[in-house]
Amino acid sequence: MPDATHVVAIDQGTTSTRAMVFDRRGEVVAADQREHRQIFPRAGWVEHDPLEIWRNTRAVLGGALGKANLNAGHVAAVGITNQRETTVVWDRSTGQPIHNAIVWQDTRTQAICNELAGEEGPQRFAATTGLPLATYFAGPKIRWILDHVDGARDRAEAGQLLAGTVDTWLLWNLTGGAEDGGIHVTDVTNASRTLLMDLRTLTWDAAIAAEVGVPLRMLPEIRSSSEVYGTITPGTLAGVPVAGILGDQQAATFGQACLQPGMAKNTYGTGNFMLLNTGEEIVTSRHGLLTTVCYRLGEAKPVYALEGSIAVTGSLVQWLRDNLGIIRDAAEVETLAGTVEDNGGAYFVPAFSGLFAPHWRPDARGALVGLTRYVHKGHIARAALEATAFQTREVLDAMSRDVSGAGAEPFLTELKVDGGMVVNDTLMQFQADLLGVDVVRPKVAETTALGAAYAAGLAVGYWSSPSQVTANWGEDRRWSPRMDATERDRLYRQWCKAVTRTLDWVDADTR
Ligand SMILES: Nc1ncnc2c1ncn2[C@@H]1O[C@H](COP(=O)(O)OP(=O)(O)O)[C@@H](O)[C@H]1O
Ligand SMILES: O=P(O)(O)OC[C@H](O)CO
Repeated sequence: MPDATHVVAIDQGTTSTRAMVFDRRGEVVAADQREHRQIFPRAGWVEHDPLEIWRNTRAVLGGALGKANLNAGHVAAVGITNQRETTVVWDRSTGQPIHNAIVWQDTRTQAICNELAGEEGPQRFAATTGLPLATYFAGPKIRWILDHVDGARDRAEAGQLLAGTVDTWLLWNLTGGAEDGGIHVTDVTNASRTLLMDLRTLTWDAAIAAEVGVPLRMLPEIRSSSEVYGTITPGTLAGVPVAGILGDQQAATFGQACLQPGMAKNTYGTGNFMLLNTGEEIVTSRHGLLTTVCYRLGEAKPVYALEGSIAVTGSLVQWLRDNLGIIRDAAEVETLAGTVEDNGGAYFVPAFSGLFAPHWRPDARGALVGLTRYVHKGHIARAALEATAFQTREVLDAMSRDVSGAGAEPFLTELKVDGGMVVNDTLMQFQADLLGVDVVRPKVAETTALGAAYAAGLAVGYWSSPSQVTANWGEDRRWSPRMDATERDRLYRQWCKAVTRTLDWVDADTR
């Protein structure tokens, strides 16, 4: 496309869908965003409506293009980035999902995971997939849908049903869906979150898929993160190639220009996700981190990452707003936390989906501990913000031990951050204090969408080399540690004690 001046990214996140238009310098020209419903049918269950997500995707694409005053002819390529693990199963001939999407935070597959773990334990498939058997991942979610929707398993085995993560669902619809031969493809980063992919061969592992109970024929083809997958058929962007797909945390890693081994970023959204680029090496964690594919550009060798995934960070702020009503919007948590000097002795461990990295304890549930009559809502707001920083410290400690050995100091001299929570100055300062390293926010905070835009733009020659990603990265703000080491250690020690209070909560008959 000779006149193509821009690249568009679709960022389909846990709480909202965004479309962003980028120029060659990697700057945002226009954006549009829509939230979708969070559906909580029971304690521990979280669903999204895949059709609502598809409608919102079309709407924000039209919205962003309109705001930028561009049309399809101006767009060199579209990249997709998405909330990972969230699973959709749909009928290939009607395009209708047979169940709501089961979201990554959902814990309903615990019994399936326990059964699969058997006597070997949750690490049973870890050597192949890089992942522990946990409710977080997509494979057992597909199995649950096939077990619970009437006739689904037979239809899946007969080739009538398709499965995929959200990237796959959107790509299939963008490229024609049921009516026009939608393309059924995923990328290596999303596939590496299913518990079904072999990290070395980058193919589905037939034996594991059979054990988990997922027919191979319903799974998408696994491709690289940066190549032309197909062309958009309906709507505003008809004719434009979709040329990049990355799970959102991998996209943020790419957008933050963490392109060399040893570089890491931490994203603060619904949950928190720290990824460390380990290059071509598949590093196995001994301290509760995941091994995942970071990206693969076309035919190049895949790049891997170690990941510390935290289920609940920004969603705790939403919970204060929606479930307790002590703030009216997310930004107000900072104002409320600012009414107190410190946490007043209160620690909030938001184990709403059990605890993810580095604990992987599905039996944990949330706890607010250290309460006295002194504690008021200001302290609770403060404790909620601190919870994000404490959980990040746990993950960075695990990463430091994996990289440098036991008792290691943080292996990073600074941490690149992004995501919806990094506008919160109180949190960022406390984070730097608690880690003892600088925390750095880039000029383009929309690193997730940017990473997907780069993957797509590189595939079609809009950008010529990943070095342009590095050249475009610029620092916006830096927070340096101010707290003395004794206070840092005291706070963290109390936090670790608070975590122990959440464990062993769920029994077989807990509702
Ligand atoms: N000023 C703020 N302080 C703390 N948390 C915030 C603030 N603004 C937004 N958030 C939190 O950030 C999250 C949204 O971040 P975002 O990166 O858009 O999430 P996602 O990609 O997971 O949908 C929400 O959970 C919200 O509660
Ligand atoms: O949608 P986000 O930004 O909360 O990211 C969710 C993660 O991809 C879940 O693994």
